[in-house]
Amino acid sequence: KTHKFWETQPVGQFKDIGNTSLAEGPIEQPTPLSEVKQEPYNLPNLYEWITCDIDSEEMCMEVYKLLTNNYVEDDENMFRFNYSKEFLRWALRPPGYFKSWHIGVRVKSSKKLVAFITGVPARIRVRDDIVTMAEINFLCVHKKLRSKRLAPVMIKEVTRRVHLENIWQAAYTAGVVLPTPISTCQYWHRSLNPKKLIDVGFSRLGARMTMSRTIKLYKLPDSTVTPGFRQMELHDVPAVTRLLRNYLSQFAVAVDLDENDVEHWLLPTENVVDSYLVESPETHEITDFCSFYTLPSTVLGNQNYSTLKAAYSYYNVSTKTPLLQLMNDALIVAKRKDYDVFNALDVMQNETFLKELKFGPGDGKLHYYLYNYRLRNPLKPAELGLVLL
Ligand SMILES: CCCCCCCCCCCCCC(=O)CSCCNC(=O)CCNC(=O)[C@H](O)C(C)(C)COP(=O)(O)OP(=O)(O)OC[C@H]1O[C@@H](n2cnc3c(N)ncnc32)[C@H](O)[C@@H]1OP(=O)(O)O
Ligand SMILES: CCOC(=O)c1cnc2ccc(OC)cc2c1SCCC#N
Repeated sequence: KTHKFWETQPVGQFKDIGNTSLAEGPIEQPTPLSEVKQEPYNLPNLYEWITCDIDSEEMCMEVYKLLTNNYVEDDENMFRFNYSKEFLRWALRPPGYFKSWHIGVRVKSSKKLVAFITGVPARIRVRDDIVTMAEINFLCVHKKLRSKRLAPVMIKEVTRRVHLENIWQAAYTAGVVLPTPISTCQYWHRSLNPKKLIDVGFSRLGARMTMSRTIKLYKLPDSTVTPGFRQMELHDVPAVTRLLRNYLSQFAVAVDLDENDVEHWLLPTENVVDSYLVESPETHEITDFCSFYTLPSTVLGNQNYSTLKAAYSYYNVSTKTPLLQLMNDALIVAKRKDYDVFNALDVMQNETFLKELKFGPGDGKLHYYLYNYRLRNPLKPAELGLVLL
């Protein structure tokens, strides 16, 4: 497969795989800001750039509708991600964010939003190197404008705007294989509402299994089992930050979170992110942490259901409570909050609990990428301490 666009980009190239003479680290050096292209890239004549003010209810609604109808679907077109407006505001406005990195393309005549791409700043540690990067996400071209090479222009434009802020690296994930993944992870799914997952066609009744036997197999207790298990609150931010920074230091690539980041990304936000911790009843020390984010999906082509309520494992730390027990409490909470499925990647230490907690492997892969940063060898998923939304 040729990659006419990606072969022009400072990313690991397939032809370089195994070439251990190439140093790890930035591929290209920063250019002086005066040499960064000052004006936006050219779009085809009918279209114009728009910087999307996600604070504006109207603009946020337009972005929400574009993504709801044109964003990622699974290979069998069973589901399409349905990020909520409050989720988009959370995902796109972390500490230090740039409105200029929320980039839309609209039709000049109708003003219709037809494409979108975003970046948010994040400090990411790669081995011993802490690098401020752009996390790129929500790349979307309207279904009617596909295969017109619009994506490369969107990517060059977000790159240009990131360069203008003197940032030269990026991180992104995709279900498609591009030059060149730094790691390839697997999704795992824990059924919470097996009847619904069978009805929408995601799961099938096991051989020699009745529906009632299947419901019983996935049944969970009504209440959590860990003493001191409670929702995270604002005053927990310093302790959770310490816990997370220490835990994430073991991974080759990981997000570098300070207290401001923790407050934004991990303080519970209704219908967006849930986080729980274990406060020792004796010492009041915060010993463990677990979190998941809420990303519903539209169910495509099913008479009985239109939406799937999915929880996605986010960052989890166990220092006293066994991770297995901590995550089982997360499942119990998710079930109680009426989620249909709890999803997790095999990153960090997740593979230590997946099978035992009755997660099943998905058929989708998630490839992790760095832009303008070479790793000599791909990482195992267990070496990754980074979850992108
Ligand atoms: C220093 C800062 C740097 C910042 C930037 C860093 C890099 C950030 C990179 C972005 C990270 C995004 C992360 C993210 O958002 C999470 S991955 C989700 C991406 N979005 C979707 O899948 C939504 C549904 N699909 C679409 O909207 C379109 O199919 C898209 C827009 C995906 C492609 O539109 P299209 O109409 O189908 O295709 P053309 O316009 O004709 O263009 C074809 C070219 O695009 C390459 N392509 C296809 N899918 C890609 C993908 N997911 N990443 C990167 N490249 C992708 C493809 O390989 C080909 O290049 P090649 O010929 O070289 O192979
Ligand atoms: C029931 C298990 O599958 C999903 O939860 C799900 C939901 N919506 C999607 C929308 C687009 C999509 O495109 C890859 C996949 C899904 C998936 S499976 C991969 C995500 C996870 N875990």
